[in-house]
Amino acid sequence: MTAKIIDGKAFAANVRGRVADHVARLKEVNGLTPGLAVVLVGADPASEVYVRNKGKQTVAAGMNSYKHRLPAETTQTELLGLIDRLNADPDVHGILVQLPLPTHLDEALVINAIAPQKDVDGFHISNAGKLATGQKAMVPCTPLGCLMMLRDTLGSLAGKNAVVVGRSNIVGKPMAQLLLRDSCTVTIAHSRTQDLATVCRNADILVVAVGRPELITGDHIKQGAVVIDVGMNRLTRDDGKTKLVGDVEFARASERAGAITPVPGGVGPMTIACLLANTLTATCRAHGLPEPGDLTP
Ligand SMILES: Nc1nc2c(c(=O)[nH]1)N[C@@H](CN(C=O)c1ccc(C(=O)N[C@@H](CCC(=O)O)C(=O)O)cc1)CN2
Repeated sequence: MTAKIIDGKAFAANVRGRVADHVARLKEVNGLTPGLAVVLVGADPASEVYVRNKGKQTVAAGMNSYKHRLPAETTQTELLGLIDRLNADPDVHGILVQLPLPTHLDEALVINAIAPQKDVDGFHISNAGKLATGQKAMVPCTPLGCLMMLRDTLGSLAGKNAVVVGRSNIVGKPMAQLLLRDSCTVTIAHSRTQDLATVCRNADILVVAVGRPELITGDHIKQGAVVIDVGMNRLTRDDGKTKLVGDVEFARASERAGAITPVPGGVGPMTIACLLANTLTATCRAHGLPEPGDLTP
C-alpha cells in the first residue's frame, strides 16, 4: 500500500479561508474585528519567523494583529505587566506568548497570567482542566489541527484505537483528550514505554510528537493506519545545509500507512490556521455570539 498524503498546506489554506469568511460576516453584521496580540521575548530566529507568519496570516484573515517584541532581558514583572494590559484591552480577543521563553522567565507562570478566555494557545491550566473534564475550552492549536485532519480523513473516529506517542502538555496530553472526546480508545506512549513498536502496531490512528528524528519506522505502523507526524527536527547535513525531518521515517511508513502527513507541509501549517480559528472563537465567546461550529472541536 502507498499512503495517501495528507496535504496540511492545502488544508490550512482552506481553514484560513473559512476563518476569513466568518471574520468578514462578523464585521458586516456585528461591527466587530477580532484582535490577536502576539508577544515575542528575545530574538530566537525560528520564533521570529513563526511570529512574522502569525502576523501576516492574522491580517490576511481580516483580523487586527498586535505585535509586542520585547528584549531578551525583559523581567518577569515587565512581561506580566504587559499581559495584564492585554487582558484588560477590549480590542484584544486573543493573546499568545511565543515559546520558548528565555530561561530566566517562568513559562507556566506567564501562561497562567493570560486571561483563560483570551488564551488562544489553550495552554492555561484552566483550559487544560476544562478539556480534560469535557467542558468548553480553548484547545491547543497543534492538536486541534491534527484532529481536523483526522476527521477529514476518517470521518467518525469512534471506536478507533489511537496511540499518541509523546506526553507533552502542549501536544501529547491535549491530543489524547481530544481523541478520547471523539470516542477513540486511547493509549499514550512515551520514552519509557516498553516495546513501542508493538504498542504502535495496534494503532488505527498514530500521532507522534516526541521530537526524536525518525523514531517511528515502517515496522511500527499497522497496515492502513492514519499517521500524523507532529515532529519538526532540523538536522544539519554533511554539506552544512539543514533539512527538516519528522518523528516518523516517512518513506518506510508510507509503504504501510493508509494516510500520512509529511514534514514539512503536514501538521505545521495547521498550527497557525488553528490559532486564527481560536482567535475567532474567542471573539465570538467574548461577545456572546454563536461560535464557528466548523472550526471548533
Ligand atoms: N505559543 C506557542 N509557541 C509555540 C507553538 C505554539 O503553538 N504556541 N508552536 C511552535 C512553533 N509554531 C508556532 O508557534 C509553528 C511551528 C511550525 C510551523 C510550520 O508551519 N512549520 C512548517 C515548516 C517551517 C520550517 O521550514 O521551519 C511545516 O511543518 O511545514 C508553524 C508554527 C513552538 N512555539
